[in-house]
Amino acid sequence: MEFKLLVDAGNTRVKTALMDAEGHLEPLFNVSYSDLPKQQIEHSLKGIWLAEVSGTERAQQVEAWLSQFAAPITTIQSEQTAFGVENAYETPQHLGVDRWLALIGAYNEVPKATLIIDAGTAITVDWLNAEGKHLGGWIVPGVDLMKQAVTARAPKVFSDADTDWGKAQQVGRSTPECLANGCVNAFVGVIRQALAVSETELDWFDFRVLFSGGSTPLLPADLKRRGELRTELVLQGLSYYAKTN
Ligand SMILES: Nc1ncnc2c1ncn2[C@@H]1O[C@H](COP(=O)(O)OP(=O)(O)O)[C@@H](O)[C@H]1O
Ligand SMILES: CC(C)(COP(=O)(O)O)[C@@H](O)C(=O)NCCC(=O)O
Ligand SMILES: [K+]
Repeated sequence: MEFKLLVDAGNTRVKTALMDAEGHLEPLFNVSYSDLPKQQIEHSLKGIWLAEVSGTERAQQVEAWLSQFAAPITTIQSEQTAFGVENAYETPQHLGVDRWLALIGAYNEVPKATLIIDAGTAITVDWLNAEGKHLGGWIVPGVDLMKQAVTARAPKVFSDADTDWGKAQQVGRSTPECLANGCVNAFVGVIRQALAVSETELDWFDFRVLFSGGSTPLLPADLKRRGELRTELVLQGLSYYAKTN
């Protein structure tokens, strides 16, 4: 059986899925760029659909890895409208293609008001209404970037390898703990504020909340319960493009 390969190349990690002839998705791997060359695919590929937000160097790493498959590559760009979704940007191509595809994935699954939070290198928040209109969003430094921003500018602030990623709802009692917990709680605060803005500014009361990205495990239980964990949302959006070809 021939498969289509879907690739979501973020700024930190590369996520992939295989799509079969019926359009079913099967997640394949989620790896760092340094582990990408080791990844093998046992199936023969009919085509490759690629969404990349990273810079030239990482894009070249992805393309070098993909070249072994000798399958045509379709690189997706953000558009003004597609698959029922309308981009809020005046310059639609400027919207990160990962954000664009997450909107398409969400809307085509359930056409309902939806708040999408993708917490990876950066934390992005996007508002999508029940008519498929993207209302706009936010871009915030991701948890790791927040920590790096402080240690890069404040010589007495340091991280250590023993401190975990940090804990929501907890204070710290050492420099690494204060930094880790502070940044995780800043991430949590962004989400609580996004929920508040949805209610107070948009009058949304019945809406879906979708979480994706590597930092979602850090969320406290009440927020995890409020939303759905959807790690494959960008790949799901990519599958709509792959199905039309
Ligand atoms: N086990 C973990 N616990 C908490 N955060 C993690 C964990 N592993 C990775 N992360 C965070 O997830 C980020 C990568 O998430 P990902 O969504 O793949 O990013 P991107 O799409 O930008 O490549 C890392 O920068 C790190 O902050
Ligand atoms: C905001 C992002 C860096 C998020 O990327 P990620 O954290 O998933 O690697 C990416 O969507 C991007 O480069 N966007 C372009 C600018 C914009 O969306 O307006
Ligand atoms: K993101």
